[in-house]
Amino acid sequence: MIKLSHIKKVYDTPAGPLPALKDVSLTIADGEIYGIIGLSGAGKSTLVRCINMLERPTAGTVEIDGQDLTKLDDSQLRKVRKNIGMIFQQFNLLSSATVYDNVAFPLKLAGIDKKTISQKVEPLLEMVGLENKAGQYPSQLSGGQKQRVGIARALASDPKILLCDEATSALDPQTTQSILKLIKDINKKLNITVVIITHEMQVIKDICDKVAVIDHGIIAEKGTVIKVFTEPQQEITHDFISVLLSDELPSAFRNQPVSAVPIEDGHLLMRLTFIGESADEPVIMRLIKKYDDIDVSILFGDLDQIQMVPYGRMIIGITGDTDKVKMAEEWLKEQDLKVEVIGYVKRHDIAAR
Ligand SMILES: Nc1ncnc2c1ncn2[C@@H]1O[C@H](COP(=O)(O)OP(=O)(O)OP(=O)(O)O)[C@@H](O)[C@H]1O
Repeated sequence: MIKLSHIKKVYDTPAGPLPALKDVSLTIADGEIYGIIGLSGAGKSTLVRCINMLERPTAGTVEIDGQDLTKLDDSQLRKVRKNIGMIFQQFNLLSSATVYDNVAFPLKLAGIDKKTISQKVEPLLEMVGLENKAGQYPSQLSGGQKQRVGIARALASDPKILLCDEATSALDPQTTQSILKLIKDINKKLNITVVIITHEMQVIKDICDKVAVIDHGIIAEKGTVIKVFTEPQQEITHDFISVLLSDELPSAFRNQPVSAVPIEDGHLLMRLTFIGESADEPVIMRLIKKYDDIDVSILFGDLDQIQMVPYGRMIIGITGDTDKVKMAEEWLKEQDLKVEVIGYVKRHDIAAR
């Protein structure tokens, strides 16, 4: 388990002290894939570098399996760091060394003999799908292949923890997917705890179990990905999520005044979110059957999955007798789904008359 308690990190800069982390506490369980998301400058890199003590926190403790790393001297830290692999956005490979030698590098440094090194490196290259590239140099590889070398090198010392510092930020979306899949496979196969820092919610959504949102050096929000995704509490979390979710009103209603009370020819617009089992429930069908004198239009619909949990979103518009529309709204709120009332809005074409 990784336990960060009340971490502070203040950098000394020519302009004066710069507090990059202000009282950050985080617990990451063994085998978890934990995402840390934040804007540029929020403190993500500083935080992840505090986990392996590449940055020493100004205050607070960093415990790994109960051992407080802030109490260790440099030689003790070197030993502990063997349990923590790290991969980087820019891969950090040795350009003059082959793929094989890059992966073997930490083992050579540790004084391990050639035969043992080859027994270790060959299966690792196979695991990352580079068994045919052992003799090539980094300049001959694609970005995704370079990151595969980085991953194999990070795994060479059998770490229990893998830290990923914007590991996919330099890659195209398709390559990102394949690297994330590799990281997930490694997490499952080797039961390695993975900490991923990113500024992309898609990365969090694709592979993380839990997420912490970091903002100006503090944890703004944290929890399971499904919970944070479906019930974001902070504006910044909303912003990250909205990049992925089309949250705009359908064009027929966009930029129209929204009324909290019924208006003539107004549609009651609602955002519905279905999570888990309820995503398969024909709630709209039941609504239409129950209130057959209202009109329900589905203006937007999307079905997705987060961590294998079905997750559906819909925007509907209801028109009809004011009381009946109100009753339908109340009925929907009693169902097993999240209902967000947008308000009463006229379609453009009706409003223009
Ligand atoms: N070595 C350093 N010396 C001085 N200030 C630093 C140092 N490293 C980071 N900072 C400052 O600390 C703050 C947090 O930086 P950090 O790199 O941790 O953020 P980040 O969220 O990883 O951002 P990015 O995504 O841009 O890398 C920033 O204001 C940054 O300028």
